[in-house]
Amino acid sequence: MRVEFDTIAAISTPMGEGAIAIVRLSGDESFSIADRVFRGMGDKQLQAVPSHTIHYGHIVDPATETIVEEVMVSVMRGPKTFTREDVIEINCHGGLVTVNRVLQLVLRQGARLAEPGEFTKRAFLNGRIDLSQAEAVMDLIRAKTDRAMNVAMGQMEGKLSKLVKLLRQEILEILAQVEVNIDYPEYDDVEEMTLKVMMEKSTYVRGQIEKLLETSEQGKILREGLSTVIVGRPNVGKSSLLNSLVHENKAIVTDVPGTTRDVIEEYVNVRGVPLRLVDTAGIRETEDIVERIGVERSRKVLKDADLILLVLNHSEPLLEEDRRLFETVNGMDVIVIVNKTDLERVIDMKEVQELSAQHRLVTTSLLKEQGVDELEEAIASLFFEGSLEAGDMTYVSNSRHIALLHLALQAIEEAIQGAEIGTPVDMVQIDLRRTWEILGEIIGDTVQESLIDQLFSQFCLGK
Ligand SMILES: Nc1nc2c(c(=O)[nH]1)N(C=O)[C@@H](CNc1ccc(C(=O)N[C@@H](CCC(=O)O)C(=O)O)cc1)CN2
Ligand SMILES: Nc1nc2c(ncn2[C@@H]2O[C@H](COP(=O)(O)OP(=O)(O)OP(=O)(O)O)[C@@H](O)[C@H]2O)c(=O)[nH]1
Ligand SMILES: [Mg+2]
Repeated sequence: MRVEFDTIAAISTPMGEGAIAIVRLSGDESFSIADRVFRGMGDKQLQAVPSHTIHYGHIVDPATETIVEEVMVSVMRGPKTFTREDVIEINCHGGLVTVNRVLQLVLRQGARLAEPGEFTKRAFLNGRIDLSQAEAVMDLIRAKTDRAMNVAMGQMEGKLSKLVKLLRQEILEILAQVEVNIDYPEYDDVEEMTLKVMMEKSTYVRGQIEKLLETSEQGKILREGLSTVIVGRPNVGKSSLLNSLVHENKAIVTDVPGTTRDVIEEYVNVRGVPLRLVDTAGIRETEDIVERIGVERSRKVLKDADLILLVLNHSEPLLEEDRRLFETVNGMDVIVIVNKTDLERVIDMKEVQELSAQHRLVTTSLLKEQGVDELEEAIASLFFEGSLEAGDMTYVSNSRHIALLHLALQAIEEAIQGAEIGTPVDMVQIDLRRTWEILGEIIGDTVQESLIDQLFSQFCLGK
């Protein structure tokens, strides 16, 4: 089924970037609107060309017939399109001014400016994708690394939806069994049978939801990047470390202590783990911060981090500053890096090992590019224990999905507890139905319209 909508238009490519910019139209009037502003070879009418073809020509202002832009126009007839509606894509030469003029022209011919996410919303409302797939489109745009992208892609292809549908099916089967029980209350073994089915299937559903939730921590990390802060005294090699992990020279490295003055932030992909890597100048000067800003502030910056890379200098003794850093990061996920192993050892490795009892410890010579592999390995294993390599799992990375899964878990647990203590099955049925409804919200089956509007408005314009 396809819902009737007006025709929308938007610039679907980044503003002011790129060599080609696309003005996209979707809706029943797309073709006729396009025909009013498009002048192709001969008298070519876009309404008459075969679907899924592209055509060279010009966009003109129909009032004056002046040429605005030289274009290629893709013509895609619904329902075999992204939105399931008739879609026109006008490929322009980029450049803000002309693209905007093309957009203004189609708006003047009757198209309405699309809201953020409205194309994808239509794909959803017209039944081409479900809600979690639509959200995955949004994640995909934001995906920072290949692996985050794979997770988003997996979701887009409906991995999560498939699993959620399966779980809902299981619940429906329990509910059906309950109905049998209600219809034939006089048979004792039906009651017994119902309880058995109920316990078995509910326990299975609970297990699956728990498993999904276990992946959510990784999912979030994949989406947002692991907030990673590099700390260490001046000149130990913090910026060198950032550069090694990024595999290019982003931060300035010199032998002058205090080189890094601004916070440098980089997204890097370490064996599939996306890091939002922060090379700070502020945290470095622990003593100064204690004096100037106070311990609290420096603690806060560190506390927000998911991972700390604490760098020490192999060729210098451990100083009070180093020890204080260990105290500050106590209880966090820390990898201790003893750098400059190419220089003669001065540092007391025994004390380092004692201080690092709770942490992973690697030695590097960033100058000689030694130890970086071990470090990357340590980062990856710390967060995935190699499990992401399995590849086939469904990761939940969307906070709305996570919240709903928590609610579903609660509901199914109540059902199981009820069954365990001998609550009448028609009472347990209520919790089961609730679980079914909550799971339905994930794929947009039982979701309210206001929520849908809010979700799609988070998209960028033109998507
Ligand atoms: N130029 C352009 N590139 C784009 C998009 C777009 O809208 N325009 N997309 C937008 O995000 C993405 C592609 N997503 C799409 C997904 C489905 C269909 C589509 O037509 N689906 C039909 C099957 C088509 C066929 O069988 O040939 C369908 O599901 O019925 C099109 C684009 C990324 N690249
Ligand atoms: N010998 C040796 N020198 C290194 C090594 N790693 C970094 N260096 C040098 O140490 C100096 C300081 O490196 P940076 O990466 O700028 O250190 P930093 O911790 O960012 O310094 P600040 O930003 O000043 O706090 C530079 O001259 C680097 O080339 C190493 O493994 N061995
Ligand atoms: Mg630096």
